[in-house]
Amino acid sequence: MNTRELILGILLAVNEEGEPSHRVIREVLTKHQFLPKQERAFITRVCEGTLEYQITIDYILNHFSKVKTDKMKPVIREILRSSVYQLKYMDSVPDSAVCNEAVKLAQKKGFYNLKPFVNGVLRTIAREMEEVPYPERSDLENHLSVKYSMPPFLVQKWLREYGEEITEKMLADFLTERPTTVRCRQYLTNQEETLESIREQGIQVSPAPYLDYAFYLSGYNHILTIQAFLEGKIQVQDVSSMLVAEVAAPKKGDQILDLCAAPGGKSLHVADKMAGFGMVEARDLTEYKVGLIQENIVRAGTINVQTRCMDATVLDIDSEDSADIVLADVPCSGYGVIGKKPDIKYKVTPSKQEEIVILQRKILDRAARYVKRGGTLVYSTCTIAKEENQENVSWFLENYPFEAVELDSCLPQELCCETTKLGYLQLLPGVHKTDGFFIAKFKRKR
Ligand SMILES: C[S@@+](CC[C@H](N)C(=O)[O-])C[C@H]1O[C@@H](n2cnc3c(N)ncnc32)[C@H](O)[C@@H]1O
Repeated sequence: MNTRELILGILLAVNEEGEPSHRVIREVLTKHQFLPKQERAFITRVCEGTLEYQITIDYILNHFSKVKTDKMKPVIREILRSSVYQLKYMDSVPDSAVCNEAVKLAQKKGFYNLKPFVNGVLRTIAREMEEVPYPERSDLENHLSVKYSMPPFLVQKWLREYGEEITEKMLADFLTERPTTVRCRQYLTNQEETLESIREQGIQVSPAPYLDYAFYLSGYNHILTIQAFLEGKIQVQDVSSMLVAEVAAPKKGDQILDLCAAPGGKSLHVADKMAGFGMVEARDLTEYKVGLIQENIVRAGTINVQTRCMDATVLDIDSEDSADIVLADVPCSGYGVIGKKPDIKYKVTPSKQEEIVILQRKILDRAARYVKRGGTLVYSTCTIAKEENQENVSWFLENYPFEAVELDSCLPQELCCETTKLGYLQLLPGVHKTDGFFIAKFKRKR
């Protein structure tokens, strides 16, 4: 199989079979480890880029093709999409090569009779692409949808919730490239030595915003080639996620329950903050997910985290009134991380949005019961949807014996604002220098 065939396979798996793109790309690259670094980078870039810009690309294709993308054969649709991505967003491949490779691949996949169609559409696009009129700005929802490749349903929702300026900042930010962010472990490691060992491997390290133990890494091939990672001295984690442990502010010896813990980022972080004391019980829904937490515990050599496979929606009577801190880092729509996982935006619907809120409230209901009197509950999501965030906070405070806890004493000064005094923080991509993320802190009153 050549590179373009692998790209086609990945796009079909994501768009036709609903597989998550990051997982399919990782599996294909692992299976084809022999591929040179440059080809691996090409596959990743074209797949991620094609998915990220799919709405814009389809708009261009539909402008030039009589057969609209939703009526095309899936193989042809994906060949055309990935080719338009290369024509519009990449300089490294000459236009003629993009067209020739697409025609060859269509033939190889048995679409001999569609060769002229593929050739004609792509060569026209290569010539006339810049002349395609986008929807007028007066039609704001469609204009932003095509310009930033975002489903109109989401653009409309954010325009309603955040207004034009913030929505456009977020849309632009989702399309920017992001470096890997890591948490440099503070417990049992020396940060300077860790950073030095990373630099010695020829990897670029720069400080990430807000926390002095957060860093950006770039210029490496695979995380598993970084010695500091293999030794558990760094964890891949966005700064927004690191803030959960800051907000939780555990004391040495606390009993902590993390109800939705896989792959274990926040569990390991709060465990480190307790410097080997206390205990974190890290739970997740399936054995597979619990295995991911276990892998991270072993890699970090952490002794104060134990795992358990458990459904957070099912009441666990034995855990009632038992925890100093409960972390509810619940499953969510994931809009805050669309920049990293672009296929999220194509999978959402208004009804899925309602279902997720019901699940979150069920988990919150159970979580509330596990907190000791005077103990802490930290609720978090990686989304920017108000119904999953602010509205869940209001619902929780109205129905449970908890009070909101101000966050200002736990957060970096730059993040303190009106809402952090009321017990919650909404981070917005493009406004803050993190993923979109939400954190709320509550204290049990009685
Ligand atoms: C946002 S992720 C958690 C990330 C994790 N806290 C970390 O920091 O690495 C949400 C997790 O919830 C888990 N989950 C989904 N439904 C669940 C349920 N009913 N019970 C427990 N965990 C669940 C998912 O498997 C997923 O791992």
